[in-house]
Amino acid sequence: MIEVRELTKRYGDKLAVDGLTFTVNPGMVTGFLGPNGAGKSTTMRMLLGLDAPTSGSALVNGEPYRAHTSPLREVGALLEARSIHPGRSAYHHLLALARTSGIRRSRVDEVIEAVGLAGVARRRAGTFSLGMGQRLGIATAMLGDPHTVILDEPLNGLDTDGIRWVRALLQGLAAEGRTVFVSSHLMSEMALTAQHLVVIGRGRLIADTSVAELVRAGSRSVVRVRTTHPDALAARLSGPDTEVSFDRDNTLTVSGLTTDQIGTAAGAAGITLLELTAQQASLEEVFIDLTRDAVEHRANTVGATP
Ligand SMILES: Nc1ncnc2c1ncn2[C@@H]1O[C@H](COP(=O)(O)OP(=O)(O)OP(=O)(O)O)[C@@H](O)[C@H]1O
Repeated sequence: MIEVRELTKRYGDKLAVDGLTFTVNPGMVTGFLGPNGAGKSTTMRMLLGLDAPTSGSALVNGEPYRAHTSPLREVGALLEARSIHPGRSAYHHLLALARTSGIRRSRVDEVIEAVGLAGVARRRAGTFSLGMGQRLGIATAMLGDPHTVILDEPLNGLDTDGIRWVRALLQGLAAEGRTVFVSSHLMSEMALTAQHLVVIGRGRLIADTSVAELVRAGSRSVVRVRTTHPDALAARLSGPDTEVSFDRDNTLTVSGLTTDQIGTAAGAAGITLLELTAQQASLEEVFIDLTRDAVEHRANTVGATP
């Protein structure tokens, strides 16, 4: 379990993490989402004892990371900036870590096999592609067979097969009862991998919710209507809670009314409908809506409101 309480990190004038409080439970994959610069990596670094909080606490399995006597067995981590010696082979990198942490040698072969690097394990890590490097990072995280896994952007640089493989791996680890906390800036990727989401923006908590609930709460339904008489239909549909916009090809986008209401209104006015489609906002749109005010650098937006 991961418990973050009022966690704050300030770098000079910059408040990178601002009073974050959330809990990550075992037995499911929890996605950690936010636009670039939201504070995800900083939060993860504090969880792993690589950065000290300005205030607040970040506990893993009840203790700060550094208080654990064998941290590799407690928490496995993959951080974006890898610290693998480029001249060292994957095998020797893992072996050195295993030795210093009292992990049996045979575990090194097990994790190499598990991440699909058996064929290249003796090659220098410096020659690895981004995807191979990610796999080595995941092998490193799994080395101590930890209760909790913290991965920063593990899907970066992976091809479709690699992404599917990481998803299955994370879901498998969660099904074994482990705590799995994974960051990403892509909602669509996370929605397929995680059951729960913690969303942050500008260092602050925006949502702490199940994927299903987020979709339900955030989705605004709009109806696309194509008709022979868009102006006449728009006039018929206008009302205090209705918004109608004109698109190309005699198409209207209507919010605030159901397909039944629109069809009935058109029928009563003798207006022919050529298409009537209810549309749900995609998860990506929900995410963009949620974090709209929290994006640091958005094109065309100077000084987004905090
Ligand atoms: N060592 C540092 N010194 C000063 N500012 C920092 C430092 N580390 C991070 N920041 C700033 O803190 C904010 C949060 O950065 P962080 O890397 O945690 O975000 P992130 O959500 O992981 O973003 P990304 O998806 O781009 O990796 C950013 O504005 C970043 O510039």
